[in-house]
Amino acid sequence: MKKESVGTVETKFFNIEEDLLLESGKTLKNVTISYETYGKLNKEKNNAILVCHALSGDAHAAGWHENAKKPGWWEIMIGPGKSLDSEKYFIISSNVIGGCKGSTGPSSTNPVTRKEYGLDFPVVTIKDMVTGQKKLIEHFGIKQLLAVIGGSMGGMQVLEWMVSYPKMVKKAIPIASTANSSPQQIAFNEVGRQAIVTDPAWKNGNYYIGEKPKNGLSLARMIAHITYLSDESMYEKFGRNLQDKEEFSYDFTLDFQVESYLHYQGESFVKRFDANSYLYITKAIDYFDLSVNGSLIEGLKNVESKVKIIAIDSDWLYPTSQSLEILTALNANEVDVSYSELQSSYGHDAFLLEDGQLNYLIANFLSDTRIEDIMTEYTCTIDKNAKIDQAAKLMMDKRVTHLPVVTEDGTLIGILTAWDLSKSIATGDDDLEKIMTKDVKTCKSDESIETIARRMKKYDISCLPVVDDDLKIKGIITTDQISHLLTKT
Ligand SMILES: CC(=O)SCCNC(=O)CCNC(=O)[C@H](O)C(C)(C)COP(=O)(O)OP(=O)(O)OC[C@H]1O[C@@H](n2cnc3c(N)ncnc32)[C@H](O)[C@@H]1OP(=O)(O)O
Ligand SMILES: N[C@@H](CCO)C(=O)O
Repeated sequence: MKKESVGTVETKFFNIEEDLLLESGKTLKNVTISYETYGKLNKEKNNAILVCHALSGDAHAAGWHENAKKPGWWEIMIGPGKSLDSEKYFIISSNVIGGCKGSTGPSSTNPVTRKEYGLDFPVVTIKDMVTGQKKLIEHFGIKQLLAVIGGSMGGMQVLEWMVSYPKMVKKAIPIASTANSSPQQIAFNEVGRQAIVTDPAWKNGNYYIGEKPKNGLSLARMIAHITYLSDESMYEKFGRNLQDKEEFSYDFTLDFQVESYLHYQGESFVKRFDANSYLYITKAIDYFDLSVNGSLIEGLKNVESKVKIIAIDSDWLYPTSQSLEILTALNANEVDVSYSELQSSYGHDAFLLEDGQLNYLIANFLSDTRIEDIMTEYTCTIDKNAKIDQAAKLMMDKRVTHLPVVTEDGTLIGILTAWDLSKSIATGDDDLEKIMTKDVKTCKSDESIETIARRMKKYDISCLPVVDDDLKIKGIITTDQISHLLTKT
């Protein structure tokens, strides 16, 4: 299918009426959340997907703003024919509280002083960001999100959603993230914050009139940007090549391409980001820790979502080990979880670049149909004491070729097929319990189509009763239903 863009989009604004109680115990008044949506919310309101952005992201995840030179930061993932298909889903992307791209943050106007908050803005956490997002989701009247997805700090928001609002998240996709920031991650963020607060132009956060701490913010970005790349990708991009010169200048101007690149990234970052927001957002990242009494198993015990964890093999900022720790804890809680690793040389920022692998993984996870989605719920069964002619009549009336055989309390004990009926006529045997198949192959409603198709092929059967843990019939699935699904998609 052709992959397209959602086209021209505009950022909208949602004002939270009530005061927001923050994790710190402080409250935030007049909170605004900037957001964008792509696609249409269906009438059941069950096709909504929330996209959560990383450190320097914003609500503009896809499409084009008027006269923009670049599309939204996740244009590779969102749009018709892409995994976050705006023709199937209603995709919502918002700017986090504490940010500087339309949602309330330190550069917003403090309603009390009518000046920018600066450091009067209360420290916010990932949980506070998610609390604000929940108000936006409720504003749309959405009771359960089909999925919540995000990379890096966005992945932290996904995990926070899973823990804080387990019934509101059907599927969760944390990418290149962690359940708690490591000392190394905190260390890098502190160096970045020190670059800002030691910039004389920072003026304790009161710089909104006059010169801004652009040198400090640029340096913070340069340091952080190195962690978003990999040694391999930097060799590929720059090697030891010089920038616009044939030999070393033997001074402290820029010699190497990599130096020039980092300065460029720092300078372009300053044009789009606020230094105080950088302090608040990196602080929220550092504070993030879902473990309870040091146990992540305990911290993730209420998760009800179906989870796809994605990590990046070359990511040394959020190494695969942190994703595997989440996988282990979710498995220990018997959560329906799977794990995939992007093979990429890009490093951490691969979640912004590896469109082929990401679209494949996410499209399959979102469209992954379960038995409960296609099984026939009403199933006619036959009592084990019934006569053969009753079974034959029921099959004719209901136009079925398989009859689960049950006891008085509805427990499955066998299955009677049209073939069994032919055998009973040939042998003259009319005892149902004798001619039925006793070793019944069954399945559960939350199993995947692929698993069931393999089971049916293995045993060469065309129908499986769907049962619960007590062998009570929940429905029935046939090869016809599966082949119809495959031809339909
Ligand atoms: C998910 C989130 O919330 S993140 C949200 C948004 N965040 C960002 O966009 C992060 C900032 N951007 C980036 O990290 C990167 O641009 C990515 C990951 C988005 C894209 O990576 P790439 O396509 O590989 O771009 P790359 O990192 O190489 O940067 C290319 C830029 O560097 C410039 N550049 C490359 N080499 C040099 C050099 N030697 N000297 C100066 N500039 C250079 C290019 O001209 C290009 O400029 P442009 O961005 O104005 O077009
Ligand atoms: N480079 C991205 C990801 C950081 O985790 C950003 O700036 O937000």
